[in-house]
Amino acid sequence: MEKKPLIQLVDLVKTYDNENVVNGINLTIYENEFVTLLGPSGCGKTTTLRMLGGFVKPDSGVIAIEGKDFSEIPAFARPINTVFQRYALFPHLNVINNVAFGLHHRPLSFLTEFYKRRIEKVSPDGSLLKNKGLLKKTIDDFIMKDAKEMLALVKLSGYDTRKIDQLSGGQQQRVALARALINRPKILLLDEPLAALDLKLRQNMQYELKEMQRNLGITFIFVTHDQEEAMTMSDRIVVMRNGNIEQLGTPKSIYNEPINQYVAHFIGETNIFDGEITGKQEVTFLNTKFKYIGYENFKVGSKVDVVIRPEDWDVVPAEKASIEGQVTFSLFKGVHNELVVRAEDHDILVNDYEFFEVGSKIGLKVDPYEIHLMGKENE
Ligand SMILES: Nc1ncnc2c1ncn2[C@@H]1O[C@H](COP(=O)(O)OP(=O)(O)OP(=O)(O)O)[C@@H](O)[C@H]1O
Repeated sequence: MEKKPLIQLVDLVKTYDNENVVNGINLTIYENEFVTLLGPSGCGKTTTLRMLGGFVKPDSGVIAIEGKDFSEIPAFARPINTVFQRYALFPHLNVINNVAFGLHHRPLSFLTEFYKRRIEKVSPDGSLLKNKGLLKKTIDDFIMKDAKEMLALVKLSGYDTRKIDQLSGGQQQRVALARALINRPKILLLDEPLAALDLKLRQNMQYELKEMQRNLGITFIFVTHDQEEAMTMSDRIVVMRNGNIEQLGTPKSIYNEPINQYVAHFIGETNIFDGEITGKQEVTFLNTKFKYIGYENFKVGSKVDVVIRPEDWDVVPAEKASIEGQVTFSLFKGVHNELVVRAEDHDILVNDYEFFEVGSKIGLKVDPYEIHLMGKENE
């Protein structure tokens, strides 16, 4: 199925105090995509999201949705809802009224259009439209029915009359989600919505959010500085740096083929060594020649950064090893063991299923496919 572009950001710029915090971003997001803006604090993720939501006005550039320019259109008139880190629920309202609040406060003309099809269904001859009192009551019933449905969707059925302060952080976050989803937005923006939750709950919510997004067919744009969160949920990740897009791709491509040290470090623990191309499909690092297989076209003599993920090292007997070293740190982590191996004056991070005592001498090997090279000029 061909992907349809939903959102286009074109040369988007935001300046604060003469500094471009968003520096001319170009980005296309497709229908039903889960896209994450990932980067350290201050890189411009939230500002980008706020411009998209209509809460911050760009200095220049275009925000188009389904091909229409929305740059000047106010937040409430965009087909977008936002879930913030601080959920901003109304403490004086119970759960169901929090969910229904947004729709309850829309004018009748808006709601008549919003529920057009359902009104036609209950009143095919249009008579309901002429009885304002009954129309209002019917729409109120629709809203409450939808609110209940949304609570079921976020697994809070039966919590209708609970007060907000009688809910856990995770439950409050679910109410915030339900409150956004009842508006049937095409696009849901989520600004670090899981940051306040503890690890276990956060991981559960990650799976649930992803599932919800898939089932509802809504485009989710998620902001986080947590790379693991980005990896778990996203169809594509936008790695940002100083107001620019540093790299854009699937979690797998960003993890396996980072374009430079910034991305490689940001996307999880890794080894980066200085290397030099010393032959056809041969790279030398750690004073050792390694075969590599890659599409990159580096000339012999080129200096490169060599990336090897800790899990891509194999611990092997000395006669099969490319390099030998001594374990200087060893941590049992349940599924695997984290080792630091000192070899050729470098510390090599290695993850292995087997446990080795500090002081053990071990051999290491790496599959030529697992060696990823980055040009130094990308820095
Ligand atoms: N209203 C504002 N006035 C002045 N500077 C601002 C304003 N909003 C954001 N900034 C600055 O713009 C830069 C980018 O901020 P932004 O919130 O987009 O970053 P971020 O990547 O989302 O970071 P975080 O994860 O900390 O929210 C920061 O240096 C911030 O201080």
